[in-house]
Amino acid sequence: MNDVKLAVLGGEGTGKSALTVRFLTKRFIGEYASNFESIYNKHLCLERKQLNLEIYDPCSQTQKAKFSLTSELHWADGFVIVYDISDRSSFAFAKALIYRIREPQTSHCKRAVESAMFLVGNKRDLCHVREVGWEEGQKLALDNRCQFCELSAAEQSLEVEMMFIRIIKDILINFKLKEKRRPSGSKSMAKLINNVFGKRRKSV
Ligand SMILES: Nc1nc2c(ncn2[C@@H]2O[C@H](COP(=O)(O)OP(=O)(O)OP(=O)(O)O)[C@@H](O)[C@H]2O)c(=O)[nH]1
Repeated sequence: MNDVKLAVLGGEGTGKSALTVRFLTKRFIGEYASNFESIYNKHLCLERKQLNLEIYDPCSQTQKAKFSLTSELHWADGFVIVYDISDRSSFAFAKALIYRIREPQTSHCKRAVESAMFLVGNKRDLCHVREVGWEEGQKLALDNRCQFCELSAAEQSLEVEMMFIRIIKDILINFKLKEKRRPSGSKSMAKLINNVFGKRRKSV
């Protein structure tokens, strides 16, 4: 069974819990306790693989206090970064999070391949009070190798589900890439022997 760890990050009140709960229960509840962080568990079967999915939904207060994100970066296999299309400051926050995740020191730490990331412009039902254009979200995502969509946790159950499925699939692709890059024990030993004795033979 594969363990897939996903962190849902973003500014305060952008709808991180709404998206997570929508995906897990197909329901939109409206108000969520926001003073504690949660890790949700779900068993999934995707592409004939059994998965144990863990979704981390932080408490915004603690997230602000520890913007370094060090533990999340080590823990998560992928990130959903959420902003609210009707709140420009939440877009700036999402941008800062993306830069933090993509910055070279971070990418190098423990990661054989780049983390999967999905930028989500939530609250599309509020597009009459939109402050962030679709193109801006799309550009930020393209520039930073993220997937991108706008949706509404309040109104679009299927779109929310598809977004989570897409990032989980990206994470599974990364798992396969990591597996390929890791040389098997016997191959690396053969390479070592070849390097040592092959070179000696040449110099005789
Ligand atoms: N109109 C609209 N409101 C939404 C949507 N998603 C979430 N909300 C509302 O936005 C508010 C914040 O939603 P939460 O899911 O608690 O957001 P959060 O990012 O988890 O919040 P914190 O943990 O406090 O940062 C709530 O009042 C939700 O009902 C949406 O798609 N459309």
